[in-house]
Amino acid sequence: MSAANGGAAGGAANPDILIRGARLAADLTARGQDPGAAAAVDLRISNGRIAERGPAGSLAPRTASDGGDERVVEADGLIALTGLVDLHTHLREPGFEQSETVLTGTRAAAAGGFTSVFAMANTLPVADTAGVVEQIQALGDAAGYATVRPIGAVTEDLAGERLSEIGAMAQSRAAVRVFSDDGRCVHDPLLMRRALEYVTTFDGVIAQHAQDPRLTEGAQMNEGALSSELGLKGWPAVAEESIIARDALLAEHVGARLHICHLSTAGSVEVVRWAKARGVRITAEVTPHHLLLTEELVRSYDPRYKVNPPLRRDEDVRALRRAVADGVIDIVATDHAPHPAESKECEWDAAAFGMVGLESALPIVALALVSEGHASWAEVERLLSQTPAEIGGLDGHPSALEEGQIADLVLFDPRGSSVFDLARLRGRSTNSPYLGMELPGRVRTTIRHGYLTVDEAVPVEAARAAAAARLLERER
Ligand SMILES: NC(=O)N[C@@H](CC(=O)O)C(=O)O
Ligand SMILES: [Zn+2]
Ligand SMILES: [Zn+2]
Repeated sequence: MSAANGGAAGGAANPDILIRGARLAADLTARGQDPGAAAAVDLRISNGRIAERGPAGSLAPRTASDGGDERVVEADGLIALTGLVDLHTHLREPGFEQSETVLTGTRAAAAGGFTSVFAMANTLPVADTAGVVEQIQALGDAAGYATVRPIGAVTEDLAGERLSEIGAMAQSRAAVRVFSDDGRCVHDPLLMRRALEYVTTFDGVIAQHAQDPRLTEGAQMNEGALSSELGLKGWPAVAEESIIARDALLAEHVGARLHICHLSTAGSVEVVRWAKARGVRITAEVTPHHLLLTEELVRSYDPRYKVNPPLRRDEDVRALRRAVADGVIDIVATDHAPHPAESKECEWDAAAFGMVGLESALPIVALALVSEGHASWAEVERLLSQTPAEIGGLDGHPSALEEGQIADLVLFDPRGSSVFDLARLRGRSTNSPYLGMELPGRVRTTIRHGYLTVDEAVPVEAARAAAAARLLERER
């Protein structure tokens, strides 16, 4: 009996997993390439790590008579990516548990193929102290569906007046590395400068929600011909672009790392391109919805399409896709923003801003980027897993699906399409803009730290995820 299976016989360890015949995203480096072009591989997972990797058919399943307790996952036709990492998730707990909890939000994350999420700070109380960020992290550990890394608020209570206890959050057990007032812009340039200076001392990063508040007072949708036609107050592109330009210059001045949340305009792409050419330490994210949907949807006055920043013009969508393709945009992040029915099933003006996005992220990326030839699967792995992990300082994230690495991975089936329906949503809120749409592909299996969180496209029961996580913790 091997050491890896020693506990299995007694039923005390997580079973080993044998994945047979998957294609590695990392091997699919050409855009427009058929996934079948890569050689298929077998992966054996044991004790939270990838124990063996070999050509398809080379790893034999272990039977009970070998002392094995091994789960076989047939992955022919599936693409294996390192577990997805969302740098921008709203988990809503503490304070807004009617919208989402850490447990339901991470279950939605697992359903989408995510193994780690960074939880935004706009909770109640706000995640602006060591106590709150440690609480959020502990809730994530207890749920077991994903690694939860709290994001700390930049300013106390997101009020934009005084810096929060950034140092204490960085030194806490939650080891916060990303700070953001997301939902609000850090508008005061002096506070922004101080925050940027502060995080350089521990290689942290400020994630800015770039929205000039004065230019967007009362705004309801993108500013342009359509907002005039619909009689809704417009949200000009310059409100986003001017803040990005200012903060790029501030980051350059103090030598700090700056990350821009949810870029949404063609002009923002040009500002980031210019900043990168100057050598500014700037990274940028785009959401799946800004890569696919346009302001035309607002004609329906359906609040599912109300989001911050607003859906923009077709030209913007095309510029954002090109910016992903040419590397100006570094990552895709969901900005999963759950809201209860009463905040969404109402008139446009009264509705909350935000869309859920964890469960749909990979199908939308397949549609907007892969099938349009803007990204290879290897690039998708960088956009949704490797680069967000680097930006957020995520320890232990596998750099590749290789022997010895932590087994955080997702198996995605790129074949076929299906109607995205309510059953696909695994969080507490249903404010998805994709309900009823035919979307390509499907997440089949998600494995976190060597145990299944999603099996046959269905998240495992919460109690099972929690028990698997606890077992692994004990083994270590
Ligand atoms: N994106 C949204 O429309 N809403 C987010 C806030 C934010 O990301 O700015 C929320 O917290 O609901
Ligand atoms: Zn935001
Ligand atoms: Zn957000």
